[in-house]
This record gives sequence, C-alpha cells and structure tokens, in this order.
Amino acid sequence: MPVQEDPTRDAGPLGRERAHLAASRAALRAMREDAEGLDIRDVTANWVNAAVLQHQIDERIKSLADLAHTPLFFGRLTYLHPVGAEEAEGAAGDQFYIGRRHVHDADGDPMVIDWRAPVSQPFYQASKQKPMDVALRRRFGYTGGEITAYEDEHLSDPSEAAQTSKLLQQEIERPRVGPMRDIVATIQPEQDEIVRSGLGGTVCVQGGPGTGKTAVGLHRVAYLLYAHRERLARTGTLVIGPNKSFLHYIEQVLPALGELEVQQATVDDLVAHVEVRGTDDAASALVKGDARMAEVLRRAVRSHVSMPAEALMVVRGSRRWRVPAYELEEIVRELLDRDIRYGAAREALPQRIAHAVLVRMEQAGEAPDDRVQDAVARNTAVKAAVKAIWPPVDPAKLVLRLLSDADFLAEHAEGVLSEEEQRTILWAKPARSVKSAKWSAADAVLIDEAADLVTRTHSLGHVVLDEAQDLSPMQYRAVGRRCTTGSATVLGDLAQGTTPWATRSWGEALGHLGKQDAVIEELTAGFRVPREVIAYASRLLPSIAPGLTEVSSVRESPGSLSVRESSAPDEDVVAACMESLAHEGSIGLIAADARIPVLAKALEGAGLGYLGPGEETTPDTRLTLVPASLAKGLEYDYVVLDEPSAVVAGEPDERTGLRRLYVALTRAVSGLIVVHGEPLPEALG
Ligand SMILES: Nc1ncnc2c1ncn2[C@@H]1O[C@H](COP(=O)(O)OP(=O)(O)OP(=O)(O)O)[C@@H](O)[C@H]1O
Repeated sequence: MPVQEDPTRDAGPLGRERAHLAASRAALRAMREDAEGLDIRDVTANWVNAAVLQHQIDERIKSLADLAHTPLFFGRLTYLHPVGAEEAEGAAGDQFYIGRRHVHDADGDPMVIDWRAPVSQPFYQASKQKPMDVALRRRFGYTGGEITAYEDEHLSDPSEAAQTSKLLQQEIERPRVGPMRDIVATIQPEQDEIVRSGLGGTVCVQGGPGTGKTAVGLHRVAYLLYAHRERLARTGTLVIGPNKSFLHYIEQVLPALGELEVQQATVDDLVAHVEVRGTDDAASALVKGDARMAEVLRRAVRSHVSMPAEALMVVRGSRRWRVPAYELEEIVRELLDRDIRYGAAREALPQRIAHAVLVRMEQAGEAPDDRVQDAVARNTAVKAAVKAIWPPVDPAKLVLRLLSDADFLAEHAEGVLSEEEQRTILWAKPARSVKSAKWSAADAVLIDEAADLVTRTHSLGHVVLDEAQDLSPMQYRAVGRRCTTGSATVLGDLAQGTTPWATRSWGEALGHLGKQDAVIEELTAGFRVPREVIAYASRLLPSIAPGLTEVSSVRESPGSLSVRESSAPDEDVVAACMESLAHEGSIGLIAADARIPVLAKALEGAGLGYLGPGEETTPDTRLTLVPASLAKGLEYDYVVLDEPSAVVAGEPDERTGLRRLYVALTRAVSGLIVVHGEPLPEALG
C-alpha cells in the first residue's frame, strides 16, 4: 500500500490533516481550560462534597492532558453512508477521526471520536472481504507528535487489491522503551473481538508469549469502562497480576487510556488476612491448593453447629415460653440445608427462634407484634442458646486448628484427603496463635475460603486475571468469589505454567473459577518476539505443552538470535550486555535466581549500572538484572540470557525448568543473545 509522505508542504491532504490535528489540540486545550475554570464554590454545600467534586475535576483535567508524543488521533474512517449519532458519540456524519479520547469543539461537535465508540470498530475490523460500509480507512504516521505520513485503503473499491499496511507494520515493530504502552492504534481484528466482548460473559484467552494477552486484557478494561461506565463505577474493576513488578510494568497503560480508577492486586494481596512469613514445600502447597480443601473447610466450618439437646425456656414478664429441642433442631436443620453463609445463618437463628416463641404466644391468645419478636430475639436465654448451637467461627483460627490438630483434620478430611496428604499439610510444630503462626501464601488462601464460608465475599463488576496458568484451584476459587455477580477476563499460556499446580486445561480452571460457560479464545500471532527467536524457543513446546499452537511472529528482525558457547561465561555475559547496550532501548539480563549474585558482581566489576525488575529505566541505566523467576510477563528490547541449563536446574522438576526457560527465551523484542558454558538442554542443542 502506498504510504504518502510529505513532510515539507502544508497544502494538500497532509496539510488538511495537520490542520485538523492542530484544531483538535486547540479544542482539547479549551476542554481542559473549561475543567480548570470550574468554580465549585456555588454548587457545593459542604466540604465533603467539595472535596469529592474537586477530586473528580482534577481527574478530568488529568485525563484531558495533551501528551506531546501520543498522537491525538491515529486514523480516519469515511463511511459510504451517514452514520447515526448513536454510534458516533453524538456526531452524525460520514467521516470520523479515531483517537484515544473524545474531543469536541466549542459547539460540542466531535472532532475526535473515542476508539471505543461503536463507530470506531470498523477501524479495527473492516477488511476488503467485510468492508462494514467503510469507503476509506486512513492510517496516520507520526514523527515526534506531527503527522508525517498517511496510508489509504479503499475498502469498498473492488479494483483496489487488499494489501498489508506498512504503517501498521512499522508501528508494531517500533522498539519499545520503558513500561508497557497502549496498542489502540494497532489492535488486531482477533484481539478487538476479545476487547469488545460484552460485560455479561467471561472470556478466557490462551495465547503464547507476546501474543498480546496482557495488552488485550487492559484494553478490555478500558473498553468495558467506556461502554458500562456507570455500572462498573458502582461495582468496581480489578486487574490481578502475578507480582508487584509486573503490575508496575503495566501500570501506565490504563492511565494512558484515560482510565484512572482501576484497582490492581496480586492474588496474595486479595487474601491478605494474615501476615505471610512461612513457605510450603511443593508437596504440601499442592495439597493445600487442591480444590478438595474447599470441602474439608466446609465440613470444618459446619461442624461448629451442634444440635440442641435441651428445650429453650424464654421468660417474659410472668410467663414462660418453652420451645422443645426437636423444634429447635428443625430450625437448625432448615438453616443448614439452605444455601446461605454460616454467618448469615447465625444471624438469622435468633429471629427464627423468636418466631417459634411468637407462634406459641399467639396460640395462647396473645397478639405480639414485630417489636416483641425483636425483643425475644435479644433475650438472654435465646442469645445463650444461639451461642451454644451456632457459635461464631474465626476463619484464621479454624485453619490454624486444621493444620495443627491431627484429629480435627482427620475428622473433616476423612474420605477427602488420604492420610498421607493429611500428614503432608499438618505443621511439624503446631502454632500457638494466629499471630505467631508462620502462615504461608497457600494458608492465606485457605483462610480466605473459610472467611467466605462465614461471610460472603464482596463481588466486583469485572476482574482481569493475568498469568492465570500459575494459579492453584484454591486460588482460582479465591478470584472467582470476587466476581460471582460480575464477569472475568482470564489470560494465560499453559506452556508458561511454572508452579507445581499449574493449570492443565482451561476448562478445569474455569470450573474452579465458577465460570464454566466462559468462551475460550486462542491468540497465535506474536507481536513481541522476533521470528527466529520464537522458533528457537518453540523447540521446547513438545516437551512442555504438547498440542499448543506455535506462535507465528509478525516481527522479521533477521539476525535477532545469537547462541554463544563460552569458556568464560561471566565475562562473555557482561560483554553481551555491553554489545546490547550499543542499541537503543531496554536490556534485560535474565539468569537463574542462584546466578544473580555472581552476575551482579560481574556487572559491578565492569562498571555497568543495573536495575532490579520493576524499576523504571532511565536514559543512563537501561540494563535490568532479572531473576528468571520474575521474568514472566515482562519484556525488553534486547535480552541476554545467561546459562539456560542453570535456569532449568533452578526448578524442582525438568518440565517446570524447561517452562521457566521458555519464559526467559521469549522476553526479547529485538534481539536475544544466549551465553552458555554448560551444555544446552537437548531440544536447544
Ligand atoms: N496489536 C498490537 N499492536 C502492537 N503491539 C502489540 C499488539 N499486540 C500486542 N502488542 C505488543 O506485544 C507485546 C507483547 O504483548 P503482551 O505483553 O500483552 O503479550 P502476552 O501475551 O501477555 O505475553 P506473555 O505471555 O509473554 O506474558 C507488548 O509490547 C504489546 O504492546
């Protein structure tokens, strides 16, 4: 497709487009000035309202910032027929500029349409086969914030052949510096379908390294917040990532899209009922993360209910009312059979008992009203009975007892966990108190499950779960209860699962999440890793995830892979880092966790400054030293991978080791240098 370049003249189509850009920027400035000029003194009666309103205004001002290097619009659509105002943010017409946010002129007429508006969708979806009523799609090329090129596709013109877009290719292949950025200008049709799928349904995306899962998940949040703003403002949206450095890495994307109010957390953050100071060995973590633990906990919680052995006597004034034990038992059984939480049933019990007393009063000719029922429910004898029958349960104490008391565990795990499994999870040294116990991350998840059995967990409107393949069934349940009444976007790659409990199939995982009817989509086009590099890494696929489709990269970059055998690996790794630093962009030195101290010394010895994962790169320090265990989800322009066999050996079993290696091999955008002193794993040799 011909790219029109005309950096000098301001006449002609390019000149007109530049004029529209200048006018749009002026309009955006006016919108910002309007927001800045808002005087809230007249409209707010108290300081709380004033503070809330001021905060909203400040956020709006922030979202109206004109970022010099972020083009205000990146495309233009001309329709064959006029489009109604409903699809186009209030503007009816046949030509629209598509950008990151909506911009209107002084009369309120749109100058730039939000990429998420219905009228923008053909920018991503239309093709020669399916023109979607588009006559012309124009893409803009920018240099330093100024339009310097454009490219046209006449989608409804049968005489023009379909071609691939050079601007699109250039934009996709542009080196990336710093944290992750948005992809609004280049979202691909199959990605767009996921981004725009409805709020009602859960979507699960299986995709190899660099297929844009994280990017798609974040853009889906931005889309949902646009399409269902009010509902999600009420119910909340949450993005869950594997660790802090990953969350830090993606942190910029949503604000760049104007979305500032999305929570971010790790699964550990969600279940932080206790301080985690201990760890589990793989065997006990495996059992603790197994979904059968939910049944053990359910039984243990319910075991606190004991059937009343005696009748209850309630004294009111000169009269005594007796509720026989069998009737109390009926009430208790009825509550146990109902699908309500332990705590809710406990709260309902006094009223049920009081009702039984009231029935007796009525039978005796009295006419008690609701106030009498409330008073009876608060009666000391009723309270004492409730305490005996349905005592309060503290979730952390319950889990503490299960892990400390072999008999208690055996009672509730019978027929669910084998004796050996029970022994595996019992603490060698029973803990004395919740405070002093050395809780592990898996224990915290058990406490969360127990807490939900007692009190229903609050559900959000939408949850995005990234790197999902590493979650245990119990962790999936913890995430699932945070979106019981909402929906989820589940993103992951079965080949990158590096926990002993890693997901084997998405169907199974979705079952644990409580979203069995989710749609599973697969992304196979790779936007990060160059073709040669992904082909090399994919040699591991048959041993780590047979049956998965190999990623096909959109990045050519010939010469992007170099595998070097070395007799002095530490020195050669440092040399490879220096070589990579000669290029523009970020450099990641990835190594087995155990090798980090040695390499840190080697870098220091050579006078090379470096960062830890999650630290912001600066023009002076572009090199990050990354332990293999933290490389997941991250990317660097150039990667130096130290000693693959050490990466494999750092894991408890070979398959996990090879998966860790697969992750490390797939972090590079432009080039990968592998340095090894030891023999390479067989598939790579
Ligand atoms: N349509 C696109 N246009 C341009 N860049 C894209 C597109 N889709 C994805 N990318 C870029 O490709 C890179 C990889 O994307 P992302 O990190 O979302 O992949 P991922 O599938 O989550 O990878 P991993 O499995 O390794 O975590 C990112 O830099 C992202 O911005």
